[in-house]
Parts: sequence; C-alpha cells; structure tokens
Amino acid sequence: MSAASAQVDAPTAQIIDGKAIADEIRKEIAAEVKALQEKYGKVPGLAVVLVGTKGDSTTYVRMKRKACADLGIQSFSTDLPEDVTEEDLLKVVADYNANEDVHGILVQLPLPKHINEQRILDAISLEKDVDGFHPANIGALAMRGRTPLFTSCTPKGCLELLNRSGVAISGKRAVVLGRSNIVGMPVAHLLQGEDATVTVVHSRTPNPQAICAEADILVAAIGKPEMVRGDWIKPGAAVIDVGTNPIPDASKKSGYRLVGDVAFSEAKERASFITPVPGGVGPMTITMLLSNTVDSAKRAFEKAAHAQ
Ligand SMILES: Nc1nc(=O)c2c([nH]1)NC[C@@H]1CN(c3ccc(C(=O)N[C@@H](CCC(=O)O)C(=O)O)cc3)C=[N+]21
Repeated sequence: MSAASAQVDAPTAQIIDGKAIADEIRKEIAAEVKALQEKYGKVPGLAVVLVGTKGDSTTYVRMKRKACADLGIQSFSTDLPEDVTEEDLLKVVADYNANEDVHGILVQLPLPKHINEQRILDAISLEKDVDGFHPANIGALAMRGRTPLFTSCTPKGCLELLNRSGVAISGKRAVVLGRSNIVGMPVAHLLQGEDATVTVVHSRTPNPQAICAEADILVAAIGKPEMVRGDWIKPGAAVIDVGTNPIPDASKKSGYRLVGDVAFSEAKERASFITPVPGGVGPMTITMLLSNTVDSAKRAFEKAAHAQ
C-alpha cells in the first residue's frame, strides 16, 4: 500500500441542519393549514400555558407563539403567576379542553414544585395532547401494533432528522442516553419501533462510555453539558444531540451560550452524521408541535363535518 493511500482522512461528519429541515417541514405545514382553511373555513388552534416567568421557558413559549403566527395557526395564550394554585391551572386546562377552536394544549414544563405535574398532564384532553405527554399516548407508543394519537415532539423530531438524512435504523444498534418521560423513553420506543436494537443508558449505568461506543445511532438526552466526548463515539455513528444546556460565556450579550450533551467538535471528527446545538433538534421540536396541532385540527374538522 502506498503512503498516499494509507493516509485516510479523518472522517468529518455531515452536519444535520435541523433548522433547514424544520423550515422545509414548516412549508409543508403552512400548505396544509391553507388547505384546511379553504376546505372548512377554519384554522388550527394551539393553546400555550405558561406558569411563572423562568428565563428559558419564556423564550421557548415566545418562539412557539411566533411559529404559530408564521404558519397561520391561531394561538391562544395564558400566562399564570408562579404561585397559581393547582385548581386554577386545572380550570385553565378544562376551559381549553372545552374550547372547540383549540386543537392542541401545551402546558410548558417544568411546573413549579407545588403543582402536581402528572395531575395537570392527565387533565389535558387526549384529543388535544399535542405534546404527547398523556399516559395513554405514551402507553400506546410503548405497545407494539398501536399508534398513539400524538407522538411527543422532540422524539418525533429526532426520528424525522434521522429519516430525512437517510440514516438507516432497522437492525442498527441504538443507544439512548437519558430515560426521561419526555425524551429518552419515547425516543427509545420509536427507535425500537423502527427495528433498531435499543439500549437505554442513564445516570446509574456503570461505564456509559463503553455502551455509547457501540452505538450506530446515539441519541443524547441527559442534560449534562458536553458529557459525551469524542472517544465515546463509534466511528461512523449518527449522533443526535438533544441537550440544550446554557453555559456561561462572557463574550455573549446574554452572558451564556448553548451547548449540547455532546462535545460537538470532538464528536464530529468520528461521527458520520451529527446535529449541532443550537440548530439541530430544537427547531424540530417546535415544528413537530405545529405538525401535531394541524393533525389534531384535521381530525376535529373531519369529525365535525361527518357529524353534520
Ligand atoms: N410542555 C412542554 N413541551 C415542550 O416541548 C417543552 C417544554 N414543555 N419545556 C421545555 C422543553 C424544551 N423545548 C425546546 C424547544 C425548542 C428549542 C429550540 O428551538 N432551540 C433552539 C435554540 C433556542 C435558543 O437559541 O435559545 C435550537 O436548538 O436551535 C429548545 C428546547 C421544548 N420543551
């Protein structure tokens, strides 16, 4: 073998542009909204409920409301004080459940400690659970042969990024880092549903590095800034980084910048595909929320037309 041919370039990953993919899907959604408006004279509606004014929640909620406006989805907003009672919050949910112009209800998490989060999520009508956090939706996701009414947005976005980037899932070894109800567990079920062999690694797993290093597909959703180093990545793996961790950065006007759960610059030297933070999974999360809202409206409009 000549010296030239022995010199293999370090493989640099293809960056999965979540922003561009999300924009493409948003165009598809806008067209659907328009078609619904023409057919039924009505538009989809999304209600966003925010409790308190914690910095990043406010930002995300603002982004969700703007995205609705951009796509012609009607948005409903309720901002409640940090000390709102559980009963008052349940009342807000009940009103949106009963409002037929509202097809999706999102209660921004996390909620203040004095509120029983599960009780609130359980109260959201199954037909309007666009977050896919209702136990019946998560339960259906965990069952073979069942299709949930809604699949939660971040997990759905992760799968969409893999699929639209042409990453094969069937028969691959997938490792999910993190076991939260809102990301880790549903992502694991979705990957398994697409015939990956899935391992969930969590905070009590000994030697997580060794298990991650076996992953053809690695989804990091553990909320620890840059925990996954370059040498945790199997060469050629597809890496989906769900983490959005603010870390102090004096050079930024805001005083911080966002990093993922993966050390991006190291990982991209080994992976074949990788999502950046920001601009990877984040924009997809909001887009899937809009997509779920439009699906919900479509079901409601069809049902109403049928009933006439
Ligand atoms: N009921 C509920 N549903 C949620 O879906 C939900 C929630 N509560 N609570 C908080 C998390 C977090 N989340 C994000 C959405 C978009 C970005 C996003 O678009 N991020 C941009 C960057 C944003 C920035 O620059 O600050 C990006 O990654 O490019 C991030 C995070 C939804 N969440």
